[in-house]
Amino acid sequence: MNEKKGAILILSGPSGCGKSTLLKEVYKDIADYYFSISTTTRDPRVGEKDGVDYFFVTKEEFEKDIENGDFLEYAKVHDNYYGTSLKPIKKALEDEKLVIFDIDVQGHEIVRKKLDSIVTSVFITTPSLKVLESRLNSRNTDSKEIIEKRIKNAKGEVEYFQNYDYLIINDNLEIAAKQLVCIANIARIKSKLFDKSKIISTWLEN
Ligand SMILES: Nc1ncnc2c1ncn2[C@@H]1O[C@H](COP(=O)(O)OP(=O)(O)OP(=O)(O)O)[C@@H](O)[C@H]1O
Ligand SMILES: Nc1nc2c(ncn2[C@@H]2O[C@H](COP(=O)(O)O)[C@@H](O)[C@H]2O)c(=O)[nH]1
Repeated sequence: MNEKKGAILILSGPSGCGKSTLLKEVYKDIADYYFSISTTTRDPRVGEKDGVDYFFVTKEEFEKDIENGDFLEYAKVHDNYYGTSLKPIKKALEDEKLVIFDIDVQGHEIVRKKLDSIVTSVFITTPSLKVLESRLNSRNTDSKEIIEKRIKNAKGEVEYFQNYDYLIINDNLEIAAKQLVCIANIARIKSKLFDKSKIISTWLEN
């Protein structure tokens, strides 16, 4: 993959910390991005759409994709497979997009190793484990057993925050969203992904 084009922004954090909520909040303030839609073997939640939230596949289909070398990265998370298909990411990077990933700590390590020079990463968490628990419960999308598993896994996942470039404590959504927009801008600047002539002409005109 050509490392010179495009930029990557990776968001990770325990289930229920608010990654999807934050992303929905900031899309309007981020230019020219491409959100990486992952493939997963987990069952869709109520309201989730195939090809929008995830590509939902069977375990057999996922394992075939692994064999074919279709993934940039993949991992087993909370007992299901999740992976990022290589092809759309390659295209988005060639188109000089800011490619946004919502992936777990294992995926972050793999992408970091493969594409370090264009990666900016942010770990997102809640102010406490209790808040995480309460968000997972009030989201009302998962069974008691699944929530328990995710809380158990969260305790291990938070240990990885030091491997990330930035940390956002998602307490007040508005403040956390502003922090994420700043980090997205930094990701662009780091990879020189901005339209220099447009920035200068806007500056001159205003
Ligand atoms: N700052 C916040 N204050 C209060 N509630 C929040 C905040 N951010 C997110 N939430 C709520 O917390 C719940 C979990 O958020 P969300 O689904 O975005 O988490 P996630 O990190 O994407 O989880 P997963 O990894 O399981 O997909 C949702 O019900 C959401 O509305
Ligand atoms: N390594 C990867 N992790 C991924 C990918 N897509 C999502 N995820 C992570 O999985 C968990 C659980 O997600 P959920 O939607 O079931 O709640 C979460 O931490 C995501 O960040 C991927 O392609 N690769």
